[in-house]
Amino acid sequence: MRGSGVHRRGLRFVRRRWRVVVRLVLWSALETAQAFLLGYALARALDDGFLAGRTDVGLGWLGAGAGAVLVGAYGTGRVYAGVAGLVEPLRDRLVRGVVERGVREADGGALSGFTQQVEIARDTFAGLVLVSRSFVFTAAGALIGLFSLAPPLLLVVAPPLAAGVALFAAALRPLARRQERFLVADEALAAHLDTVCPGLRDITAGGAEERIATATDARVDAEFRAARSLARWSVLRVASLAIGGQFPIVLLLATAPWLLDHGVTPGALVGALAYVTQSLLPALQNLVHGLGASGSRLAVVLRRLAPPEEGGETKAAAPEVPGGTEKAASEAPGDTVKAASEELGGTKATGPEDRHGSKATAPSSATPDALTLTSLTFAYGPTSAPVIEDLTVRVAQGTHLAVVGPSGIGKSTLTAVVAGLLDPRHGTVHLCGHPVPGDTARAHRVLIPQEAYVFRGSLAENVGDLRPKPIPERELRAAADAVGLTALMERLGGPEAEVDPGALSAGERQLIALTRAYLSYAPVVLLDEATCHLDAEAEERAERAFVERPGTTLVVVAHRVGSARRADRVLVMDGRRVAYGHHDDLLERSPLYRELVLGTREPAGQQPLQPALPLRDTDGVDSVAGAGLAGDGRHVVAHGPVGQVQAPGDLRHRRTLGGQ
Ligand SMILES: Nc1ncnc2c1ncn2[C@@H]1O[C@H](COP(=O)(O)OP(=O)(O)OP(=O)(O)O)[C@@H](O)[C@H]1O
Repeated sequence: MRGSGVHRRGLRFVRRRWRVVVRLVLWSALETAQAFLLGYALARALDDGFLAGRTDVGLGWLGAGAGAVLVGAYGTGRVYAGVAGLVEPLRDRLVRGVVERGVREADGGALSGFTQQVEIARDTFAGLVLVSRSFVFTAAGALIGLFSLAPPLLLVVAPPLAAGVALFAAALRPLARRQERFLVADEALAAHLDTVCPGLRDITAGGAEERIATATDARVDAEFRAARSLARWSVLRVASLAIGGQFPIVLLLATAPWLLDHGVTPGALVGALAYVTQSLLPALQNLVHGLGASGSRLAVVLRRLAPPEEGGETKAAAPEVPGGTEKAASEAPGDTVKAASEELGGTKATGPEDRHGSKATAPSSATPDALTLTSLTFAYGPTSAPVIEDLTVRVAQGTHLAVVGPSGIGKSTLTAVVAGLLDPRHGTVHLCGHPVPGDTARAHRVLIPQEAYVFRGSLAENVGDLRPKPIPERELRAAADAVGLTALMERLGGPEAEVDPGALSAGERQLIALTRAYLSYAPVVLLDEATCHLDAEAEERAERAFVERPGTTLVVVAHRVGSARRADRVLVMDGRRVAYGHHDDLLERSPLYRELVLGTREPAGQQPLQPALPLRDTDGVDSVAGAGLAGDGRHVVAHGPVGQVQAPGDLRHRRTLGGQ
């Protein structure tokens, strides 16, 4: 449908310029004369001149052939001028359309991209006009020449030539479709890599490697399949060239005795070979390569540039991405930037501007929980042991939750699953009642990883990165005050100061990322050791800012004991077991938590602890965290106190690894 729209417009365009077309035809006729004389003069030079012992006549015919080349070259020069008369109006027309569209959509980036495509369209169109015109007129000259030399020559050359051209014509459409698919897949991959490559560090920091790798794989696969399919069909192009251009040479040589017996002179035979090798073969070669590659490129570009016609679309076909799920579709080229930016640390939610103005009301039964994990099991590979197994938990809105546990136990994994960056093997995750993964859930959370994402640009741009519009200065300064960014902001020269990420300390970068999260509209804030480079006081201030931020549920992968002590609830991850409750409550009933906080683990008789990262207390004294199996193999059932968050049994860990 879209293709026929472009064709219709193309025909209209050419019809309106019929005078230019007639001029082109007239100048191209000189090329026909040149093609005709090339073989004819050679044949006459041999038959009437050199073979008849009349060298002067032979030289005379050769001179005539050379003269024809000069005349033909002049004609070709005029043809180029004529082609400009056809191509430049096309370019002007496309540029007009593109500028109107750019102004209408106020999109400078799109405008420069489209202008570049206009230049491609113009060059490709010029090339197409030249090669297809050249083939028609050269073939006409050569065929007339063959007929005038001796009609049997036409019998030998014309059928394979016609068969080759017919094969090419039949393959043209499928070939163009495959070429187009390949181009689109190639561009999709390039656009994807263009977004992903500059953000590799942040992808790693955000724990999104697997997701990005899967998306990249899909695009590489799509391009590979498109290239393979194109290569298969390209064989037909080569075959048409062999049949139409090279086979006639073999036929002329093989049938030479028969031709000579049927009145064809040696000169005519040489002339026929000259027609085929010097005119027909090169013209066919140009046509096959020119139309095959440039034709489909032109079709793609014109389709993108053309304004919609009768509600028709103007976008090129989307590349095939394996496993065409909804998710894959949302990761199509146009979505790449958005998806990547969200994976790198947050969400551009589009909530009401005055979101911070309304204090959250106490949760009621009608208010969905901020976070609900139901029988959640996650493993990194299909055969790997689960990192999280059968975890069920509900966290009410407005809760400050600290997640603690030894290094490598799965805290970051849990936040990544909650953020929708990793897909669970079993079970479900809901954020504010919305299923994860999903666009709505994504709009409800912001995840700040340990390695803060800061880019070159103004401080205001950096902290406002998750907001759809620039942030009023008063609001920005208030956020900076709350999180503890003010001193850095003043030192840098205010909100409009340029930020050089390399010149900032890791802690300073974290302050910027934290302020960005604070200013986002996301009600659920996930801090995965996002304050680890701050001192205890700065960490406390930043956490307090989120706790006091209206309507916020804060989930902190705790780096220090103080962080857990301040939280409403603590989730202790301990491999096969989890514990959940208040700090004081857990000190009594969770040996691991006691060890994490106090450095002692009771009762005796447990298996040796595995080494783990220190969990520092607020006073800077390190206590060693460890993970081990309880000697009795019991699993912990959390008894969260009633209130905002939990009732007994809200958090359950029903099965244990290894069936204990
Ligand atoms: N991309 C991955 N592929 C395979 N295994 C992974 C991957 N990322 C993490 N793991 C493994 O999953 C387990 C949990 O890792 P995770 O990073 O979630 O732990 P953590 O508790 O956050 O650790 P830390 O406190 O050191 O950051 C570890 O055994 C880790 O080796």
